[in-house]
Amino acid sequence: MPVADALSQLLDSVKVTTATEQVSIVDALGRVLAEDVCSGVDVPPADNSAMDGYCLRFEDYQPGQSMQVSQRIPAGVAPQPLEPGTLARIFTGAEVPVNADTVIMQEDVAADERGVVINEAPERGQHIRPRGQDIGSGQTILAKGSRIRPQDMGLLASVGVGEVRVYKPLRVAILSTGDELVEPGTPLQKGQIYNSNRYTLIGLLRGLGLDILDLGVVPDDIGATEAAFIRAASEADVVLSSGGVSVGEEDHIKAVLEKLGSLAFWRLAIKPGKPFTLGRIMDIPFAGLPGNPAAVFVTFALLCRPWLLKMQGASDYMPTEVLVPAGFSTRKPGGRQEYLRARLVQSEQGSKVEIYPNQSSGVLFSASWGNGFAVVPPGQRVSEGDLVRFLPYEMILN
Ligand SMILES: Nc1nc2c(c(=O)[nH]1)N[C@H]1C(S)=C(S)[C@@H](COP(=O)(O)OP(=O)(O)OC[C@H]3O[C@@H](n4cnc5c(N)ncnc54)[C@H](O)[C@@H]3O)O[C@H]1N2
Ligand code: MOO
Repeated sequence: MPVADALSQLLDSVKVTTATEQVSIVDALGRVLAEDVCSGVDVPPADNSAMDGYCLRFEDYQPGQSMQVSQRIPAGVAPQPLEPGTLARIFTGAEVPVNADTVIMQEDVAADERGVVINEAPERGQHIRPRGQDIGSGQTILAKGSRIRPQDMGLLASVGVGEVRVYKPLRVAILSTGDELVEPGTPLQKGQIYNSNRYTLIGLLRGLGLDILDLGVVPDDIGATEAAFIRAASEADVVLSSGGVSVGEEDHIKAVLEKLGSLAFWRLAIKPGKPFTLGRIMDIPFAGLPGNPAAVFVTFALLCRPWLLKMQGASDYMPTEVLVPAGFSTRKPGGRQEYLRARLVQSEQGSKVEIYPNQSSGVLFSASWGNGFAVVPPGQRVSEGDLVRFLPYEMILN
């Protein structure tokens, strides 16, 4: 199955979460809005000065004529209406008084014995930030489904909103299958390797702001897999596993899935990650990621991330690629869409994409070395200088 078809099937299968909660904007980073947020105020709430200087009514300006300063308006003070024919001393952010419509920078005036002389002819309305120029009252500032970013936290605060309604984070169960796995911090016995997928998945899920139910390592045993699946599906909203989805006798995921739920698809034209498996355990959505560490990283980023974000209520979950000249060539076209671990580098001649020399799906270092994926569609070859699709990690790690 082509990657695009798998992705549509994954996304079509999604039932968006409904549970919501009210959180302070301080805790809203990365959360998905469960309703539109409208502003109840104008920002700024009144015309204010963009400069430190003097304000006046434009008609009162006479070249070379000295004007009296009738009031002083610092930011935070409610001004009096401006006396006709006079200036008011005003500071950046201070409210422009009634009758004034123009601000002069203090650099453009000189003091004399009677007051202040304007040396530069002003334009009507200059250096005034009009009421509502940023946001108007009633305007939707953030739509339902937005994932809140730092600037959105500031934007919410700017209209006086201190709390927002967001979806409760999905609880995602993760399990690592494999008798060979041991945890970092313990010495390795013969035949063992360290469990890395567990930590890659924890990091990826945290990046998306999801809750994790970490069920640790499940031995390559059908009974143990079944028990772990039952617990995962009873306690979580989604279940992810790594390993055990290939064709060996020790790969039990598919059999248990078919017993406890259903298999939607298995085997995609993606490299790495061919045996990626989608299904349901007791009606809970399940994705079985292949055991190879680079395949976990790629299939999570490309398939699980949009799937989980859509489930979480987010409206923008598809990453954007860029086209960049290749600084590498590939030998023969493949039958699967390939996600080469790559990095975008800047040189005198412009930017280009390099790839890590060993693209084996067991080489996790390739993912840490780089800063994105170079995407090569099935049946295509890349020659140095060709434009290739590049997917920066920034697009997929949160
Ligand atoms: N005869 C065939 N063999 C394989 C095929 C195939 O089509 N025919 N596909 C290969 C591909 S492609 C992949 S990908 C792997 C996927 O296999 P599994 O998902 O069943 O994964 P495992 O066999 O359990 O493990 C694969 C590999 O990854 C290591 N691993 C597993 N879990 C972890 C972990 N948590 N941390 C670190 N490393 C892990 C494991 O030791 C194996 O080396 O199947 C190919 N075989
Ligand atoms: O497709 Mo597998 O994921 O080569 O390693």
